[in-house]
Amino acid sequence: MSTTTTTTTEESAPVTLTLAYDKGIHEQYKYSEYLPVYDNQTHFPPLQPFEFKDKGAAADKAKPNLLSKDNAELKVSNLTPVIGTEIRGLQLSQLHDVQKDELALLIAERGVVVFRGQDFKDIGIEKQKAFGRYFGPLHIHPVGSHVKDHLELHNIYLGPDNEYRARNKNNKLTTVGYHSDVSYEHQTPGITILTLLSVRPTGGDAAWASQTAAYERLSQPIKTLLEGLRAEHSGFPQAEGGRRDGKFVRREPIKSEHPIVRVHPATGQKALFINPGFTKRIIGLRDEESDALLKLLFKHISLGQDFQVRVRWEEGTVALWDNRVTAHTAITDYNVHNPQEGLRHGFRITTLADKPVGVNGLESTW
Ligand SMILES: O=C(O)CCC(=O)C(=O)O
Ligand SMILES: [Fe+2]
Repeated sequence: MSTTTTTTTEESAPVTLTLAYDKGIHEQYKYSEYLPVYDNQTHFPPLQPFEFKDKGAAADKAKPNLLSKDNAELKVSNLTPVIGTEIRGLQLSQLHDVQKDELALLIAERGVVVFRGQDFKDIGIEKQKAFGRYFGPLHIHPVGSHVKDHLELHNIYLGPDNEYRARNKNNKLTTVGYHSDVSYEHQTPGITILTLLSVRPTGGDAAWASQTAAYERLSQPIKTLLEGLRAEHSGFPQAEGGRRDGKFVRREPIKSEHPIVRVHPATGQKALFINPGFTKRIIGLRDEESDALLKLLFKHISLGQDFQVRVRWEEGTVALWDNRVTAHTAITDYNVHNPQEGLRHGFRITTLADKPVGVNGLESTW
């Protein structure tokens, strides 16, 4: 069931919102103000270029402020040798700027950093947005549901009343779909912050793959070939899928041609920057060549358990990852038709970063 309501924002006339959930199911829910709605009216112009300075670029590699020896509560553990760090005993909400800079570098180095026991979900929407904005301008998703009056908070929710995302995968053998968030943008996301407000007793983990390690494993001839190439990333299928499902597309889809090997501005590390979610073809190759090479690389990324990490959500978990050096996937191994088993709901804040730069300064085009 969906109902509609109206709201007034400072700049605009009342807009129609479609509630994407059944009020009856979630009436008692503590985070009901975060439940998904669709603004069916506000249309955004294309994103404009902006100067980006990576917060991690000037940070101290030893991270003496973030990982201070004076913090007796602090527990830092590597989830795998290659990717993923878990931190307990430190509140994201309390970090000062120098600590945030070191965190940006840590996320770039480790791909994903998982903070446990966080009060972040309870600090209020304005502070949550301000935290994200420290790292870069906040992305507004062109299609997805969001939090009422806050389009920058992309909703993470698959329920009986918001099934269109799950339905896209209905005819697939698996729900696993590695991607880098909205990689079709001209200046693609850097850090994404995913906060779950309600977690299930089991099910709904997420996984990340290190694109730095995925690149590193390739043979030198393939590395050299890929370093000279760009690939097309497209937002069109996502927008068309949304329209097909009756969703409002709030910004017209675009494509970008990004270097296949991307150099991270803070670490200088090379990473594969293609993903099965949004990358469509390799520029300059024949169709069969492009298909074969992308198939090889997508298989490599998706099957490389030895450079992946799977994270179980706990009450109070916040995960932060760098989309420039990782691909990630939700793992929808639960029955989205039965919220009685437990609600999985949260929000994503996505910060935009640099226009990708490849090896020898290879630039993105569009
Ligand atoms: O729900 C999840 O675990 C991840 C969903 C996702 O891909 C995202 O938030 O970017
Ligand atoms: Fe994602």
